[in-house]
Amino acid sequence: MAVTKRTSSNVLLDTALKNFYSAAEEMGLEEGLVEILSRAERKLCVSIPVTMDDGTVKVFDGYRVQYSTALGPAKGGLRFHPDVTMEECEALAGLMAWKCSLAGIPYGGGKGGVACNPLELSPAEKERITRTFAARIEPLVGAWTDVPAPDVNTGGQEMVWLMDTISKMRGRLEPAIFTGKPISLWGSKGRTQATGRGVATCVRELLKAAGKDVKGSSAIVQGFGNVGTYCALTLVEMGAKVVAISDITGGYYCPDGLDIQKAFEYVTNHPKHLLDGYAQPGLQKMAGEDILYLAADVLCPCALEGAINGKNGAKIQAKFIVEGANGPITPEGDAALPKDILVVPDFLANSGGVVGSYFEWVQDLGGFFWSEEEYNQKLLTLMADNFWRVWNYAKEHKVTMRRAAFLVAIKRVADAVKMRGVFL
Ligand SMILES: NC(=O)C1=CN([C@@H]2O[C@H](COP(=O)(O)OP(=O)(O)OC[C@H]3O[C@@H](n4cnc5c(N)ncnc54)[C@H](OP(=O)(O)O)[C@@H]3O)[C@@H](O)[C@H]2O)C=CC1
Ligand SMILES: O=C(O)CCC(=O)C(=O)O
Repeated sequence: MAVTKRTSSNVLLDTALKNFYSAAEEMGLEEGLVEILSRAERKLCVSIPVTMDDGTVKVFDGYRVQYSTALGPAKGGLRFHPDVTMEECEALAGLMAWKCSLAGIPYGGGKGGVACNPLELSPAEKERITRTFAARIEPLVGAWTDVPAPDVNTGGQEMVWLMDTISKMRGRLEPAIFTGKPISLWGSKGRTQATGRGVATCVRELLKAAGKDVKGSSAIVQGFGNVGTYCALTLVEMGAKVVAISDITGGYYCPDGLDIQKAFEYVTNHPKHLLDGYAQPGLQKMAGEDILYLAADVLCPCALEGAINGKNGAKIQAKFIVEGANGPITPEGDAALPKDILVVPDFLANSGGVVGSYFEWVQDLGGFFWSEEEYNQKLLTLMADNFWRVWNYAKEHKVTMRRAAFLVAIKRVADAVKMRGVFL
């Protein structure tokens, strides 16, 4: 009996399914396992009624998807964005399952979010949305069941509101349910920077693998939020020149290298954390998308999914792409890229975030906290080791790094399902 393949009108979910089925076919995965692993274990849709500052009531849609818990508690971020849908959460939750598996950490995959536009919300409205969302997903979350974290437009403050709401509902402090918390409230030194540092580590190792040095190389970083800023700052620390950055306000290009520390301070102090109005000598302002087509050694798309697609893939000039965002290249984009471009896939390149979250969870469960040096040393060693594991597998099996990462990741989850038995 042949597997009936699922498809979706949501591009991200359809891509995730296609990637999964094609890797599963190549590795000869049993049909039953293909059926199990092509579906999320649990999907929760909630409505979030909120009194806005003007006294009106608005109802927002929220989601949490647990794609797999075969290897451990579901793990993955919560996104606040107008485009959040159940399908997007399912795709990203699946990606988390493969990411955690590939990283070798004891987690399954989850993802969630609220369809809202944070740029249009006051802090008080954001707090009410977050707390009501927490109350509505309360039956799912727990240190040993499902551990959410920050994603697009969420960070330490949202994690504290979530933790506080669940703790009050349960009548005890529950710090290990959410990661990405501030250091003062059971967070970990290093977690905020972890994803970007991990992306930059992959850039360094990739250049090494190609016989080049990160020192003196040039990079483009799309997206100047959590992942993009710390990726750019770390690349500069490593001696690279970041020639272009962008956010929703546009692209900022300086062929001699941007002052990333200055740009970082600028967005930190900007009321909406935007680059809008940023200036430095030699800076050229351009459309945000246009920075993708500049010449540089490495391009790090660290914004949102689908940035590189069938329409613009052929225009990329960088020699290497390291995917900081989740799903920044569509399959059509992959096919349109000039043939000699090497790509480090998202669920390897940005796994520093969830590995960093794992370290925070371990510290919360133990109630004993590490120094930043210890955290970074463990994180960056693991990132470099994982990079080389996938690089070597890809060379040995003559496949792309994306395919290699899928093959390794799916096998670990499939083995866990087989050993635990299918009737979980
Ligand atoms: N945070 C984490 O630990 C992890 C995040 N990721 C992934 O990384 C990506 C970024 O997440 P994160 O940094 O946390 O999110 P943030 O919300 O902190 O930042 C997103 C950034 O992307 C920018 N952006 C959005 N749309 C565009 C666009 N069209 N062109 C250029 N820039 C754009 C935003 O601009 P603006 O600020 O102007 O809106 C912002 O600078 C997402 O795909 C996320 O899933 C993956 C692993 C872990
Ligand atoms: O830190 C985490 O738990 C997950 C981060 C995340 O959502 C991601 O890696 O995409």
